[in-house]
Formats: sequence, structure tokens, C-alpha cells
Amino acid sequence: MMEQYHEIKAANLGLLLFYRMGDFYELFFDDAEVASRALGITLTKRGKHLGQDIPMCGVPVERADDYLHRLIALGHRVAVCEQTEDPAAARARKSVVRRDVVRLITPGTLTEDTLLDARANNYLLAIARAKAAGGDRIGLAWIDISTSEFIVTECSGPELAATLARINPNEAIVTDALYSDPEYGPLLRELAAVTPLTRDVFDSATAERRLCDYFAVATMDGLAAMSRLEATAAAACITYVERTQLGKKPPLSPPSRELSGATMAIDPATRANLELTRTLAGERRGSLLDAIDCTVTAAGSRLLAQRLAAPLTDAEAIAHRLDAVAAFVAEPMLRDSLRSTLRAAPDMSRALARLSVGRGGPRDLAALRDGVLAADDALAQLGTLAELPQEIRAAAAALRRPSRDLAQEFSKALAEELPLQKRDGGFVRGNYLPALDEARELRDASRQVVAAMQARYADDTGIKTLKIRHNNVLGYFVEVTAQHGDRLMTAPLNATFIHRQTLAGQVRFTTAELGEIEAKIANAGERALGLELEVFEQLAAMVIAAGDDLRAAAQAFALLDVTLALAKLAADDNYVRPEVDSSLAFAIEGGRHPVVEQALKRDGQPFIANACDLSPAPGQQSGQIWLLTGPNMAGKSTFLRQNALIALLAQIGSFVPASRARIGIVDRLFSRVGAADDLARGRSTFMVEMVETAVILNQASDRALVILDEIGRGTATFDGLSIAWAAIEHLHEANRCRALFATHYHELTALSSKLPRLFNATVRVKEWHGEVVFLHEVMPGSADRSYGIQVAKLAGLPPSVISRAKAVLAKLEANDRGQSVRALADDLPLFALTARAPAEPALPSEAEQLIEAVRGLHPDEMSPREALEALYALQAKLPKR
Ligand SMILES: Nc1ncnc2c1ncn2[C@@H]1O[C@H](COP(=O)(O)OP(=O)(O)OP(=O)(O)O)[C@@H](O)[C@H]1O
Repeated sequence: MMEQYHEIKAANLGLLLFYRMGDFYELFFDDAEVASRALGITLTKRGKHLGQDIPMCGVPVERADDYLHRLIALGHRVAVCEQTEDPAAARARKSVVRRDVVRLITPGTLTEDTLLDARANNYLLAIARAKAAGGDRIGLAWIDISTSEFIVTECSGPELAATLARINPNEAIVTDALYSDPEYGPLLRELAAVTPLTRDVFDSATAERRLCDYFAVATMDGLAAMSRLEATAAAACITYVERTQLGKKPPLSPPSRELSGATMAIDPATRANLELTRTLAGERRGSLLDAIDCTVTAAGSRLLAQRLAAPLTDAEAIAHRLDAVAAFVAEPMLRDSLRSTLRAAPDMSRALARLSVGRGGPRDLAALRDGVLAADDALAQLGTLAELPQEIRAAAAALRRPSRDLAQEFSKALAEELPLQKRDGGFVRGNYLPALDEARELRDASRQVVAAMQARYADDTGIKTLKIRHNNVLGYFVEVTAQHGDRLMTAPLNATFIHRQTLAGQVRFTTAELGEIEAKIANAGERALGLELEVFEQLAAMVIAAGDDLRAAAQAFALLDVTLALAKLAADDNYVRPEVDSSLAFAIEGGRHPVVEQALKRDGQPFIANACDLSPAPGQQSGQIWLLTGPNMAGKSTFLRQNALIALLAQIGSFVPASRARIGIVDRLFSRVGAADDLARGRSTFMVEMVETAVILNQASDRALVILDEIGRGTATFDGLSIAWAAIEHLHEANRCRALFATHYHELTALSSKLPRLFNATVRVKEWHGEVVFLHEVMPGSADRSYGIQVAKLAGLPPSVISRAKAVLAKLEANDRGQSVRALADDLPLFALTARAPAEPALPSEAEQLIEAVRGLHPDEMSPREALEALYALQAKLPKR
């Protein structure tokens, strides 16, 4: 058996081998150690290999899904090896039971509901790199085989981090070389699961052929216009899918190409800081997605998460989405009734995907039936809208696509109560297939059929004691007492009754009819199940044939769900339709933070709305920067984030929490908010802050929106202040982007007198009987103090510490550090624009002199003494300390 194990294991390296033994899947050697640690199950041993104990652990087959789920979530890949013959047959042969790997389960290629998160996409991503003169190009292709989505795109090396954060794959495949690349390797290893593969999977020469084979087309022209690099990644994806599905081809939509720049670039740090889909603590609750997700279906929830991950940059496409939301905002009754229709519409795309790879069950068929029926219902309701906006019109057209015959056929075929697995049978309705009804009748009513036959035979022969009996040797037989035996053996009855056996008191017969019934009865159960499975396959084939139409309808449902959900959110939380255009405007009136507002509402507290205007002033080409000062706890971070979130919501095509909003397309969103150590990567809090700030200053263009919160606070006051100072000047002069900058360095407000597009704003507080009252109102102007000590008192610092801090503060303020810094603003020449053409900063003349002097030396021609003198001479050139 171990020989067989090693053979199978060798063909499945890198995967945990679930080796079926009776009612358990057993794992051996390293697999056992990995799995026992990951699952917290006992590690035992069994037999010896090369003189060593063989470590082993096992999971019961009926609970395997649970364990698989946990292993996959941890990024492991599993090969499931089943017994492919009856152990009795192997015993008869005196050999080991035949076994084979029947499936490979990897995090990126799941289809089972039990293993998938209903509300999230499950992407497999392939990454291909091409080295080019102007820098690396990266081709990306990602697939969700549980929903058939297939997307390709290309980006540059520096854009990879943001692109990975947006796609958020469950598994990535790369070449071995890329996996160990010093530049990309660390980034890749941060993903949930990465599988390095050999080069042939990423062979660009065969990519096109592999894709054509998969989609059964002669040329790629009809599929999608793709770059060679995108095609390479796409081919890698399908090759891996075929491998993991052991040759089965789950249906995939033809790859759709995402143009670079079509979505707002948001790097991983910004996504994390703005808590888009998870809070900084890693929870969905409390994130923006959680706050705005009013969808009623899993597919809708997935689409909303996709949209949030990739806000659009095309004003027209955004307007189409907004038109659709607006239509439902205006129709509360229709909105509610459509939402209840959708609530009953099942997850069609995942049901379809499971059926296509042969893993579907009767409930998946029912899901498609119910989906098509719900489509009719939804269409009837949409018909009441006077005019359908473009997006809804397209969705309605998609809902009309699936053939209604399919739903009718399924309604006729499927029973009311459905088992989970097709092998349990009982899912085909009575009266659907006469042969099945007969088989079931025989199976269920076998006793009655035989009893009826017995009564008839007794009548026909006139032998009242005639019985039909059953035993394992003869099967069904007719039995009469010895005295009646002769009658049955003579004409005319012997034409019907065939003698089988004579015992002391009884004679046994069979009849042709009984033989037939016997065979029917014996096989009835199996036959009924076989017929049901045939029906299942026929229905599944209908589904697969109608796959494109059903998928289109499923997508339409998801789109309607998201649109209705955003309309509900807008109506319930009082959001407005933003104006989104190609200007550089950013004018928000009455803006609110979507998550904080909901949290305060739950506590019965109002959220104070605030305006923000970063639009270019008349005559200006670039947007403005607001420098926000204000006490601790006043609401600076909240204000910064709410404006970033409003831009983001507007660009996913949602209404926004404001009374009015006009936003010129933001192509990149940057935020540096809050600080956290990244000890895993060996970076301190301050280092993380500086790395993130560097990315912003190096990459933000005039179409970016930048949010910077308390830059420089993690170091000594003057270092921090100086960095913040220079960063603001750089944003103003070099990046020229719209930006919000919050700080406790009140000295920075002096910069507004020098920088024409920098404005000071502050969050108001009131002092009342020595206590600070937070008003959360953002006003033009600057704060004079931080009230840090008052906030510290609110937080419960011991009174002795508070009074001592007050004394120290008074002393420090007497020295008036601020005044001297203000003078600095007047003295320092304005920031020199060096960022566009990075040049070495001009060296002071002493340094230049020193360099020249060193260049003039010729050590080979010098005596030791001359060398010493030259050294003294150089030292003499140094500026005096
Ligand atoms: N506009 C608002 N309306 C009502 N409450 C608000 C508003 N803004 C902020 N708050 C409340 O004030 C709390 C503190 O806000 P925030 O963290 O934004 O302050 P901050 O000024 O950034 O503080 P610090 O300088 O200490 O980091 C929030 O958790 C929220 O409950």
C-alpha cells in the first residue's frame, strides 16, 4: 500500500494528499505533520519506512469538507485520492485496492458552496512578466470558476501592488523565477496563496493555441483583443484550471480586457487605511463595504465588493450607473417589491458552474428554475417603469434571454423536496417519466405487486393456499403444498408454472411473469435511481447548453441587486447624486462619513456635516490643498477620510453622503492615515509612514486625491515638522494635486501665506469651564492649540500627571517655539521644484572644492610623506566647526 501511496504522492508534489482508507482520509509523512498542526488533530504513526516510524493523521470522510475548508483557507492545496474499486474485488485479487486522485482542491479553483464564501469572489490569478527597455510589463489574468468570470489586463512593475490589492486573489500562479525575484517575490509572498509553476505553463509561444483549444475556436480574433503578455497569463490560468479539474473544462466567459487606467488606482496601504472592505483590525463589520451593503443576494454582494475595489474613471460609465440608481431612488414601492423578488432568486452563476464541472446537485437545477421564474417576475415589475435607464434596459434584455422552456421542463421534472446529492434520488417528480414511475412503483409497492399476483394465481388455479415467497437462492417463487403440486405440473397449468424444487411438504414453481417481475423488483431501486440520474444528466445538459443565457441573466440579477441596494442606501441615509465630470473640481457640501454616521445614528447621535472645496480657484489650473489643524478628537481624521470615501463612492456609481457634490474624476487615491508597525516586514511605525509618504510624493499626479494625516508625528518634533513642511511644498509645487493634510504642527499654517493654493482650515471646539467641547465643525482658519491635555484628562490620566503636564506646557509656551518657526517661513526661499527632473541637490561650495582636490590627487605618484601632507591639506579645506 505504501508503494501505491508513494507513487500517487510523487505525481502530486506540493499538495496535501488525502488518501482514502475506508471511512477516513489519511495523511502520511510531512503531509500528516502539516495537517495535524493546521487542523489541531492528533498525529499518530503507522508502520515504518526506511526504518523510521511513518507519521500519520486522518479525518473522517463525512467531515472532510470542514477540514478541507480550513486547509484551503490557510492557503494549502489538497489532492483527494479515492478508492476506485470495491475492496472485496481487491481482496479477491489479493492485491491493494485501486486508488486514484479524483480531484485537486486549491484555493483559487473551488466550486462547492461549502468551501466558498457566498459574498466574495474567488479568484485565481496568473501573473506573467516581460522585461522591457522602459521597465517591466506585467500581464495579469484572473478567473472565478465558480461564476465563469475571466478578465485580463496589463500594468507596469510599480503598479503591481495596487493591482494585486484590487483583484485580491485567493490564489496566484507565477513562474518559479518570478516567485524568487528579489523585486516582486516579497509582494507575491504576501498574497493569501501563491503557487509557483514551471515555465511551460507560462510559455507565450503556445499561449494562443491553448486558449483557442479551451474555447474551441480556430483563432483568438473572435475572443478578445489581448496583448501577448495578457494572453500568456490567460493561457496559464486555463492550463492550471484544466490541471486541477483533471481535464474537465469549466465554462468560462471569453476573457474581457480591462484597459489600464479604466479604474481608480488605490494602493494596498490606502485600501487598508480607508477600511474599504475590512477594518484595520481585519473585520468586515465596520468597513465601508459593510456600511453600504444593502444587497439581498450573494451575487449582488460579490458585485458590490468588485465595484468598490475598482471605482471607474470614465465619467460617462459612472453616469450610466448613477442613472440606474436614480431610477430606483424615485420608486420606493417598486424598489421594495423587486428586492423581495431578488431575495427569492438563488445564486444562479455558482449553481451553473457546479453543474458544468459535474459537481452539481438537484438543488442547483432548482436554483436555475427559480432564477428563470424570478426573471419573469422581475421583468413584469420593471415594465411599470416609464423609462428604463440604459443599464437597467440591458439587464432586462439579459433577463429575457434564458429559454422559458427550460424552467417549465424543470418545474415538471423536479420534485418539491430535493435532496442535496443526486445519488440520494427522489428528486424527479412523479408522472414525469413513465418508466421511472413504474420502477418506483415496483420498488415501493413490490409487496403489493407480488400480493396481487398471488391472489390472481390462487384464483386462476383454484388453489387457495398458493403463496408467493422469496429466498436468496431461488429469489421469488410460487409455493403450493405437495397435494397441489401435480395440478400445476400438468396441462394446462404447466404452460404457466415451471417446476423448480420439490421439498417434503411443498412444491415450488416459477412463472415467466414472476421471473420478469422478480428481475424488475430486484432492479427497481437501482433502476429508479439510474433513471433519475439520466433525467439529471439531461436537465444538466440543457443547463450547460443554455449556459451563456443563464449566466447573462445571473449577472443581470446581480446588477439589479446592487443598483437597488445603492438606491435603498441613498433613500434611507439621505445621500445625493454626485456630479462626476472630467474637471479637477472637488466641491462637497454637507459631507458626512458613511460609516461614522451610521455608528452615531445607532447611538442616537447626530453627525455634523461639513463642506470641503478643493476645486481650482478661478484662473488656476490645479486643485487646492487644505491644511487642517484642530484639537485632538475634534474630527480631523474623520473629515479627511469622509472626503476620500465620497470620491470613491461617487466613482463606483453610488449616491454620496452629502447635500451636494461635484467631483472631477480622481485617477488615483492616496491616503496616509494612522500608523501601524509592520514588524513582519521589519519596518517601524515611522518607517512605514515614510515609505507610504514616499509613494505618494513620487506618484501623485494632478488628477490624484491625496489624504495625509499627521505626517511626521512619529519622530522628533523638529524632524517631523521639517518633513511635513517639505512634503506640503512638494504636493503644492510638484504633484499639484487636490489634497487634505491634517496636522498638529500649527506652525505649518504659516505656509499658506507663501503657497497660493494652500488654505488653512480648522475644526472648531469650545472651551467651557475649562473643559473642551467638540463641535466637529470645519471652518476656514487655524487652531491655536491642540487641547491635548484636556483630551488626556478625558481619557483618565491621573490628575497628578495632568497638572504636571500643564506646568510643563506653560513653560514651553513661554519660550514661544512657534514664533521662531513662523519667522522661518518668511526667511526660507520657496521650495525648489526638483521632483520632475530628479537631480542631485546643489552641493555647497566647500564640498565641491574638496571633491575637486581629491580628483587632482595621483596616489601612485606620491611618496608616503606627500600623501600625508595632501591629507592634512584636505582637512584644512573643511569648514571650521
Ligand atoms: N463630523 C462629526 N460629527 C459628529 N461626530 C464626529 C464628527 N467627526 C468626528 N466625530 C467623532 O469624534 C471622534 C474623533 O474623531 P477623529 O478621530 O476624526 O478626531 P481627530 O481630530 O483626528 O483626533 P486626533 O487628532 O486625536 O487623531 C470620532 O470617533 C467621532 O465619534
